[in-house]
Amino acid sequence: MEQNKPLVVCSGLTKNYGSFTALKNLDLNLERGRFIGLLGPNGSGKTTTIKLLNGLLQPTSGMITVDGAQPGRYTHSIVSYLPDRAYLSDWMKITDVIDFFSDFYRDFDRVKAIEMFKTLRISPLDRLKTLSKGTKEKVQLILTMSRRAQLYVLDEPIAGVDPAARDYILNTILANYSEDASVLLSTHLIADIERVLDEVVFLKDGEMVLHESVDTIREEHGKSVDMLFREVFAC
Ligand SMILES: Nc1ncnc2c1ncn2[C@@H]1O[C@H](COP(=O)(O)OP(=O)(O)OP(=O)(O)O)[C@@H](O)[C@H]1O
Repeated sequence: MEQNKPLVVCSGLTKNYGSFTALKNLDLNLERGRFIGLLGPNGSGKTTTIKLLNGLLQPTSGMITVDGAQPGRYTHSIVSYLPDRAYLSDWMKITDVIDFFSDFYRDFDRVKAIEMFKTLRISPLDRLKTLSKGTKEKVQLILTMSRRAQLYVLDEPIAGVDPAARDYILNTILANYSEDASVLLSTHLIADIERVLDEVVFLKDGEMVLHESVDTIREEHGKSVDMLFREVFAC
């Protein structure tokens, strides 16, 4: 771990899908110990950025590193990633997914995961296919947050869950990452997550239009992040 260097470095990061540019020349450093909101309207490039970070897509040009390494085996061992859609097989029981994560990730804290399932009254014997959409999302989030990772990358983690559960989930996220780890979270539900954010990145049509600390937004713009977002992205 290179403590003094930024955790994530994007330099001239660009992704084209055919002739369409989804991400343009992104220069962005993310530090350790920060809770970062990756915010932007539909189609602004959030998932593309997250997939590049996880090595699911290759940059067209430019580069991205996490703890000094390009996405690959090492970064997978330090980045805990929650995709924007279900990825676990429906036939699995909660006990199966816990075993799966224990086998797959050395940093997976089984005891912590079991404790969180208990708090949310999700039985270890439940099969995923019998759970509601929101409960499945909670299951995936618990698994993701039960790793002792350096970076948690959460793509729309709260969209499908009710407002009361959102609070539990945010508190779970806050309580479960260590001081020198960071969280990068994409969402449209800015008002719901604003209280936990340290800084925000606004993407618009594949370009970064703002990277600012939430304190600065409040002090210099005299606005909440939600208000600023509505202004910047007014239709
Ligand atoms: N595989 C693909 N082929 C072609 N175009 C794509 C592909 N994936 C994404 N795009 C386009 O790239 C742009 C950025 O998509 P991306 O999924 O990164 O946006 P997003 O900000 O995550 O959106 P949302 O908030 O709706 O999830 C969109 O215009 C999308 O249609």
